Amino acid sequence: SDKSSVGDSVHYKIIGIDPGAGIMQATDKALKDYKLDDWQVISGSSAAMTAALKKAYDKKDPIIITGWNPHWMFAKYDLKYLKDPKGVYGSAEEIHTIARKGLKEDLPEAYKILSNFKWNEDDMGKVMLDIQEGTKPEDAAAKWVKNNSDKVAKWTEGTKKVNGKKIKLVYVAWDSEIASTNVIGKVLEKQGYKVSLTQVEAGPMWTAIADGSADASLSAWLPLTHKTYADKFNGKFEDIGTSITGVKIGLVVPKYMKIDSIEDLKK
Ligand SMILES: C[SH](C)CC(=O)O
Repeated sequence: SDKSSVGDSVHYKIIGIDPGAGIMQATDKALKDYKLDDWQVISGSSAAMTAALKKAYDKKDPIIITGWNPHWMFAKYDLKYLKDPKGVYGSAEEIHTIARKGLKEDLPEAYKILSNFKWNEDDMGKVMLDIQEGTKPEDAAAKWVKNNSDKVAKWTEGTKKVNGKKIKLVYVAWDSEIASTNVIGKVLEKQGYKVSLTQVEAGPMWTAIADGSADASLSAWLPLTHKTYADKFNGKFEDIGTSITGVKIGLVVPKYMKIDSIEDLKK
């Protein structure tokens, strides 16, 4: 049946993203737990993964990727998550804001704004889609901030302006975090901070917060996706807020593929 050929049809390869991402660790575990011995997950980057998706989708070729919500690809393509009966990818996850120890004392206004930051999949989707269609991240962020001054006012409520204090945010180049980090960067700039946004891999992101070389990050996926990092740096960072809930990671395929579960990948 065509199910047995699904491995052949994608050369037993799952197209992943940066090697340090939690979804890559989860996929390594999935290959073991579902006994997908002949399969491998190809690491690269989020951008390379979406380029491979476009190439396959335009030709209606089979492809299996590591996917997550929120992501613009679900607005652009007809995609579905493969069922995960063993629960390797967890259920609803949240994106947390983490800060270095001492941020509250050093930059109290920024600390308050960062811990107040909260938005939803629709908000983030608008920024991600603008960026995907070619707008520079900082311009897409500025546009969203301008169009959503009511939401921004809730985040900055009760905070005073600052004059030129420096703040360093680290993030990982996942479309969701490019959007959130640029939006918060704009908000902090309007507050008077001199903001630097530094793009790093997931491991160095957690390390920078733990060693205090960066001030905060909006890229912490918890409780499961980044559990290994949160455990490794337990006590060395502060979890100061949840910016979005009900997010999700898993294996994603175009709906034109007949498979529905990770179990279907077995020979
Ligand atoms: C790819 S998700 C945005 C986060 C992660 O898997 O580490």
